[in-house]
Parts: sequence; structure tokens; C-alpha cells
Amino acid sequence: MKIAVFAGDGIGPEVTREAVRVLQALGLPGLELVEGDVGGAAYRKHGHPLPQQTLDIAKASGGILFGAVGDFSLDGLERHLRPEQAILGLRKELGLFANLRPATVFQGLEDLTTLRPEVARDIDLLIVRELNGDVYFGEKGMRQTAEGLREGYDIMSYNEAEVRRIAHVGFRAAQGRSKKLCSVDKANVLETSQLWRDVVIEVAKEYPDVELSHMYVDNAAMQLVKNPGAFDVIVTGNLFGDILSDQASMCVGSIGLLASASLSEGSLGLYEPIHGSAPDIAGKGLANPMATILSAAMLLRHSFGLEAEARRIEHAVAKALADGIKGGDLGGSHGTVAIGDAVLERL
Ligand SMILES: NC(=O)C1=CN([C@@H]2O[C@H](COP(=O)(O)OP(=O)(O)OC[C@H]3O[C@@H](n4cnc5c(N)ncnc54)[C@H](O)[C@@H]3O)[C@@H](O)[C@H]2O)C=CC1
Ligand SMILES: CC(C)CC(=O)C(=O)O
Ligand SMILES: [Mg+2]
Repeated sequence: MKIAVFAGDGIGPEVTREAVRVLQALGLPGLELVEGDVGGAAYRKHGHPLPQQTLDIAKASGGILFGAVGDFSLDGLERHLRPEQAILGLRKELGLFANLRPATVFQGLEDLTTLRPEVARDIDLLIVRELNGDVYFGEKGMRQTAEGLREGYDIMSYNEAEVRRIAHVGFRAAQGRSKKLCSVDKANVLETSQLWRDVVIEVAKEYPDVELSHMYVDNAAMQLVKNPGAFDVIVTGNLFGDILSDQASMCVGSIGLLASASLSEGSLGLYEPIHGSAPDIAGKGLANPMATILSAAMLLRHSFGLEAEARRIEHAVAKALADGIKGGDLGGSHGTVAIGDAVLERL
């Protein structure tokens, strides 16, 4: 089994190292890890955030473990050379259109969240975020208005095929869970969202066992804090899903806990924490690697069908948290390597 490992920038290498140690400790037969450069690190070495050789490594692998990209000192580069283009490029090039971002409160650890424990107790939700379209991939640029003012623009669009395929992912995910799907949009204002809603309603006819609801994104942001336990599966677009998942992470406890899977039509997937490169804590050994370790679990489950091994990792993380192993993000004092050690001891 060949796994590509793209650590990236900032805390990316720190958290990825711990996830790799966990993968290696499982004794997986034929495990082969192939490293590749991405992001600012790749730009500095090869002049591009997503070099061809990295793409080749990705395509030759069965799954990709990704850390994070982003380097504020490179933010002045032309957009196509900025570190973030590595992750955007991988998502697009590999057809990774379905981003699963589960947010489940750790039982008995409701006090980790910034919500009141009784509000957080029932959180067990899955955000299904479309990853190949929306305003992130529309035409964009800078221009001048007739009055000579600078104007930035980014076109938001979805076609019906893009909405249909992610809607199917959302409905199927709901079928495997509590059979409730909430589609989040802004159809009261945006044509893109009106089409989104219309298509989701059409697709719903194929899933009569799933209870479909619709919610505007501003209300969804509010409900996530008011009554997050009411959500089962949320299906939404690229931008809204990005924002709501960072918010959901705090409902569970920390952005350092949320993993994700970015899936294609085939078995190839990319697995990464939902957080970024966290330049403010990079190089200090303070980052919580649990989100990346849990992403490695998702990799084993979704790309290699290794459910038992995935659960082994998830139980070890939950046990470490239950035993009081917490990073600074959770008000604790354990560093990145100490958290990795604690998970390894509980595998
Ligand atoms: N998939 C990716 O590679 C992503 C990359 N980015 C990039 O990352 C850079 C930083 O972006 P920010 O907006 O600051 O978001 P961020 O997620 O990197 O950090 C936000 C806050 O959360 C904290 N944090 C994040 N991960 C943590 C962890 N594992 N343990 C403890 N604390 C953690 C950070 O210290 C910071 O205070 C930017 O260049 C951005 O473009 C942002 C999000 C996703
Ligand atoms: C391109 C990334 C920086 C977008 C992001 O924040 C994410 O996917 O979570
Ligand atoms: Mg994000």
C-alpha cells in the first residue's frame, strides 16, 4: 500500500510526522510512504507550489496524507504561485470533489468545547462540502471601475452536474447515519444557491428514506452554536463548508481535532486536518497533531478499506484525550510529540 505524504508548511511537517509515526506503528503489510513537496516549501525548492513530480507521486499512490500549506511571507506572490494553490490544485487535478468533515463530540469530554456541555453533548455531525467548484474556482481578478477605483472580483457558480454529484454523496452519507440531510445555501440572495436548492430537491426523490431540510447559511452558523446536536449530515458548497467546518471544530473543542477526507469518484483520496499551517505556533512544538492522526485513520478507512485499523487509531486518540492528554489548543500543556507519544502508547 503506497501512501503519499505531503507535509507542507508551518505546523504541517510537525503534525504530519506524528501521523506517520502512528501509521508506521500499525504494522501494515507493504506500507510504503512516499514524500512530496507542496506549498511554500515546494515553491522555495522548485519555483512552484505544486510541482509536476508531486502530482505524479499523488497519482501513483493509493491515498495522500496532507499536512497544511500557507506561508504569509509568500502572500505577495502572484496568486497561481501562492502556497494555497497546492491544495487547491490537488483537489482539482485529482477530482477530489467530496470533502467529508466529521465533527463528533468526544463522549465524556463535553467540557473541551467552548459551548455549554449540555449544548455540546449530542454533537455528531458530518459536513459534506463540495470541493471542486464555487467561488474558489471561478474567474477572478482585479480591474478598475469607470470611476478609476480598484475592484476585485471572484465569480461564484455551480452547474447542475456538480450539485447533483455532491448531493448524492450527502444523501448516501445520511442513509448510513441518522437519515437527516440539511442542505445549506443562500438561495434567498444567490442564483448559484437557488440552482443548488432546486437540484438537491430533485435528487431527494431518489432517497425517500432521508429527511431533507434546507437552511440559509447565516441561520446555519447560528444553529451550529445554538443546537448543534440537531444536525446529522450537512451538505453545502465550497465556501460555506469551509467556514462552517472551522466553526463546528470549536463546537467539539478545537480546530486541532477535526480531520477530513477529500474523495473522488474512485478510491484515491486526500486526507488532511481542516486547519491551516498556523504560522503563529509553527516551529514551537505546540501544534495538536490529533486532527492529522485522525485524518490518517480516515485514509485507512476510505482509500484502503481498513476499518479495524482506522478504529484503532480513533480509539487511541479518544483514550488519550480521556486520560487528560491535551495540547495548548484545549487548555492543556502537552506538546506535539508528547501527544503523538500518548496516542502511540494507546494504539
Ligand atoms: N488546507 C490547508 O492547507 C489550509 C491552509 N490554510 C493556510 O494556513 C495559513 C494560516 O491560516 P489561518 O487563517 O491562521 O488558519 P489556521 O487554521 O492555520 O490557524 C487558525 C488558528 O488556529 C490555531 N491552530 C490551527 N491548527 C492548530 C493545531 N493543530 N493545534 C493548535 N492550534 C492550531 C492557530 O495557531 C491559529 O491561532 C494561511 O496561509 C492559510 O491560507 C488555511 C486553512 C487550510
Ligand atoms: C485553500 C484552503 C486554504 C481552503 C481552506 O481553508 C480549507 O480547505 O479548509
Ligand atoms: Mg478552511
